[in-house]
Amino acid sequence: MTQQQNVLDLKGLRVDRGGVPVLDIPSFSLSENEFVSLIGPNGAGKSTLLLSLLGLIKRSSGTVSYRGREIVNSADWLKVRRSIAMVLQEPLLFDATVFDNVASGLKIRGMGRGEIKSRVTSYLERFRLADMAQRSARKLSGGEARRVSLARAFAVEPEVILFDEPFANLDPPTRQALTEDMDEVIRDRGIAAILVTHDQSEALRMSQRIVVMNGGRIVQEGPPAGVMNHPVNEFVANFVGMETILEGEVVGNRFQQMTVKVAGCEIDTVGEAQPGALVYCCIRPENVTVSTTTAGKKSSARNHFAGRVAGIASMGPFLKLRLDCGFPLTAYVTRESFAELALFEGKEIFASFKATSVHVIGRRAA
Ligand SMILES: Nc1ncnc2c1ncn2[C@@H]1O[C@H](COP(=O)(O)OP(=O)(O)OP(=O)(O)O)[C@@H](O)[C@H]1O
Repeated sequence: MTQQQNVLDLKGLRVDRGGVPVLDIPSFSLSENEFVSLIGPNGAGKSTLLLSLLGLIKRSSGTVSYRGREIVNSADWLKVRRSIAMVLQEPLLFDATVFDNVASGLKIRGMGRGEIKSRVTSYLERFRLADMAQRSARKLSGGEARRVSLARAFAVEPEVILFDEPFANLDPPTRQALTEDMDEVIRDRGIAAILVTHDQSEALRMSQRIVVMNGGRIVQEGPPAGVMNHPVNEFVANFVGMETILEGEVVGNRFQQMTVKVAGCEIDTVGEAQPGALVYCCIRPENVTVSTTTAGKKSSARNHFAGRVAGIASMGPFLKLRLDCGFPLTAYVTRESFAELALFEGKEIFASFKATSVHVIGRRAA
């Protein structure tokens, strides 16, 4: 396997805003073809990190390198910014036609008219804007304006693209359609990307790595399922929610009754993905039933697995059980059920959950 080169590297970064330290990141890298999501509460420093990667904010200390070469002066930054595009929550379109907006980055780069026409036409088509080319960008809906801003960013064919909540405040179907179109172009062209998002399913679906930020620091980073299932501290656990997230592959689909293979086990779910599709199965702990007999098999739950209690944590009125069923599963039980079932660490149990309680999300290959 060939080693992926780092496109961006950041070392010892500190940023102060209004005299207050807001970012302290010892190291952060983005490699070729990688898609990273940055998540964290308001004010965590996500946008400041993106601005730092573009040299658009003053650093108190630290270095940024592009393809292994440190960016030292403004001429270097200008050059690097030609390879990096940024899409903001606010589309910030010019008072011109859709075509001219999408062409703007190419004109700045001194591209010839003929080439601009064919490049813009192709990106207008990719982002389903072909019939709006001559419309004024000021007369677009919010969703259409976001499409134009995406087409404009991708038209320069960047090596890296930074997204700062580009789909915030859009209705779910529009958001879904836009992320799908964007994802297709990113994969096709092998662009490295960083997405700031408050939508965790979006982060799961799109990224190979999730970076969780809080108070200007990176508190955890890693493959999505790792971060979601093994939070390093209480802050991450509370922030990412506490669902079980399992990596799987669809192995069967009959009338939307979908079977997903997870760590050698088959989980019944519902959905439209076809065999071969890579997915995450997300299961909320309150939807998992624990019993000590196989009686649960007579219920309407489609999924039954034998396992054992691997860990117990107190959560106020109830207990959180970590179960090992050949794959990890988290369940909540009341203190009463815990006593009735005489549970203890190591005890063999049966875990059940319904096919309809599994939330299936598509995923990228690692
Ligand atoms: N223009 C500014 N002047 C001074 N401080 C700022 C400025 N912009 C942001 N900050 C501060 O910098 C810190 C990081 O803000 P940043 O916008 O990077 O966070 P974020 O994680 O992107 O938040 P959000 O999710 O709300 O967009 C916050 O404490 C914020 O108050």
